[in-house]
Amino acid sequence: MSTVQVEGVTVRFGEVTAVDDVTLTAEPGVTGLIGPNGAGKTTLFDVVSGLRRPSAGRVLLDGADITAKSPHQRSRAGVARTFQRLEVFGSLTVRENVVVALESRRRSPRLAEGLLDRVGIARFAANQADTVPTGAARLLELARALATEPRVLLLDEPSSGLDRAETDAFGELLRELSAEGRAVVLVEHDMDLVMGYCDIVHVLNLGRLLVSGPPDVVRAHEGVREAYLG
Ligand SMILES: Nc1ncnc2c1ncn2[C@@H]1O[C@H](COP(=O)(O)OP(=O)(O)OP(=O)(O)O)[C@@H](O)[C@H]1O
Repeated sequence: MSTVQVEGVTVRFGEVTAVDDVTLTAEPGVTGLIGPNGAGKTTLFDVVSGLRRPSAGRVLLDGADITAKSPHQRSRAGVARTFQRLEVFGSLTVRENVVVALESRRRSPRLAEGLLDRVGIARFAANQADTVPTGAARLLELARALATEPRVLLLDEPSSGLDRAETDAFGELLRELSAEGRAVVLVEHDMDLVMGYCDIVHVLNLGRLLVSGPPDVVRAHEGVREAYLG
């Protein structure tokens, strides 16, 4: 069972405060991180995955301070991430992409089929990765992340490119993955996915945490509507 805590994190880019004194926790389960464009969601993911040092504050994994750890060390500790912009190896097949991730952890290439099956893209296994539909490429990123046996999964807009039925299947998969004790954190614009499948939702606006709570509490929050409607 894994927990990520962000404590008093601030990130400044010159005059811009992208993340402003944010404290939140992602426990085993599905956690949504939402907010209008520019709210600071991706920057916060960068801080948790180690791509960006915060100007202030700390990140804890199961109570241990990992703020000074590199992205590589965090990945070894069980923090996996997918990106808004796809990062698969386009010239390799879908299966080979997963094999590379497995081999980076000295795991058997034979595990690739099971992972592709789990995320629902086994039929694309032999296809070159840059020829598959965007939705399948996103699921491939998830399979690659799962190949590293993560305890924490940070997913940046994973549902874009998926149709409604695929998005629902994806939501069910997120539930399964979290039921195995993982903290799954989702930056997502698809409100049906967020409200339908997250246990807890954190709303950021202009770098600040506006509200945290179960989907029905967040949906009813006056400030959330204002932030979204401008
Ligand atoms: N490398 C950077 N240099 C300067 N400003 C940045 C940088 N990265 C992000 N910002 C600024 O920080 C703020 C937060 O950006 P961020 O990308 O984290 O928001 P977001 O919530 O992920 O938005 P979106 O939903 O559009 O992806 C924005 O004002 C953005 O312009």
